[in-house]
Amino acid sequence: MKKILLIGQNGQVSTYLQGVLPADSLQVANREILDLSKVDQVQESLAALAPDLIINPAAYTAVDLAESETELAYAINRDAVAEIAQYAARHQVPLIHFSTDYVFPGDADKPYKETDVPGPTGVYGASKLAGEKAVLESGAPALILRTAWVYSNHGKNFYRTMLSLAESRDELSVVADQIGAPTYAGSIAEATKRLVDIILEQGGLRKEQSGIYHFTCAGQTSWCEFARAIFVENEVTNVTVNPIATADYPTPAKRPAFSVLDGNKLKSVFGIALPHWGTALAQCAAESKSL
Ligand SMILES: NC(=O)C1=CN([C@@H]2O[C@H](COP(=O)(O)OP(=O)(O)OC[C@H]3O[C@@H](n4cnc5c(N)ncnc54)[C@H](OP(=O)(O)O)[C@@H]3O)[C@@H](O)[C@H]2O)C=CC1
Ligand SMILES: Cc1cn([C@H]2C[C@H](O)[C@@H](COP(=O)(O)OP(=O)(O)O[C@H]3O[C@@H](C)C(=O)[C@@H](O)[C@H]3O)O2)c(=O)[nH]c1=O
Ligand SMILES: [Mg+2]
Repeated sequence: MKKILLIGQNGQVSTYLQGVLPADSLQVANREILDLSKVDQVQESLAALAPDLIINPAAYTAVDLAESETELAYAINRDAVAEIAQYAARHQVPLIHFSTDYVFPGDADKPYKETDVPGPTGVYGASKLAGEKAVLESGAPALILRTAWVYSNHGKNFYRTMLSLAESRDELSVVADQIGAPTYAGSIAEATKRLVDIILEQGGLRKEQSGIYHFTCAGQTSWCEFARAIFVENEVTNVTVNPIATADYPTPAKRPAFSVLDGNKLKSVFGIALPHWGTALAQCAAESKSL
């Protein structure tokens, strides 16, 4: 039986992965078992766990706070990732690592490909890009899955923020000039499970398969239109969503204006495509009714 190590217990992607991966081969490392802010202890913890496959959806994800907690963001998103990747390289253990659309500057007018040059607008994106670089430089057999705008019925995310604001407000203002692809954590988990199955069937990851993959739901929208769609799917009718410009919603971190990712590489190498964001949103809303 192959041991799959999943890093982080309560994160959105981790929660949904725990729902689809085989429980008998899964080891979930919470912060007590593996604290990524304690970078010098990562190797030792991994050696004790002795995994056959590592999945790392753990990260410092507070985009605005990262502008002031810069050191912690880099420790978790770059330095700890470098340690994990070096372990994976030394032991030739396949690594599935997650990254973000926020590695891109956002000045494109067509979906970004894996070969496009990144250029983050804030500390979070810069720290995640540094993590990607550490994985690539380690030489580990690794998939770096760049996802975006992740939401679900668990944890902290835009979907839940909108539904909770709707309980106390009849009007919301949401930016309409940032374009991306909302991605349901359940869709990420299903596609990741298929990659895990392929890796286990193959007995590892081939060198030519290693690298960066864009990994979001299909289609594109703005945060404003996404908010409206969330309310439609959840039959919330008491709220008006007003479109505003980014300049009218000041935040510590600058976000990319356009961060749609082209998913063709994932399709051509692995035959996998995530659903359209609207289809996935309906699944998420259906799930919340059954919770
Ligand atoms: N959320 C989003 O919108 C997006 C996320 N991504 C990327 O996708 C991946 C998954 O994101 P998501 O599931 O939303 O993340 P969440 O913010 O939901 O969860 C973060 C996870 O990281 C863990 N973590 C944070 N700090 C530490 C630490 N010091 N030691 C150990 N674990 C730690 C948390 O631990 P605990 O369980 O203890 O809370 C939690 O499991 C990340 O790599 C993220 O950068 C990419 C694009 C969009
Ligand atoms: C709550 C709220 C947000 N906004 C804006 C702020 C921001 O530009 C946009 C989204 O806000 P959030 O803070 O939820 O999103 P943000 O934290 O920027 O989400 C990002 O998280 C990281 C981890 C990623 O990797 C990215 O892909 C992306 O998902 O909506 C409004 O305009 N009105 C509102 O009422
Ligand atoms: Mg946020």
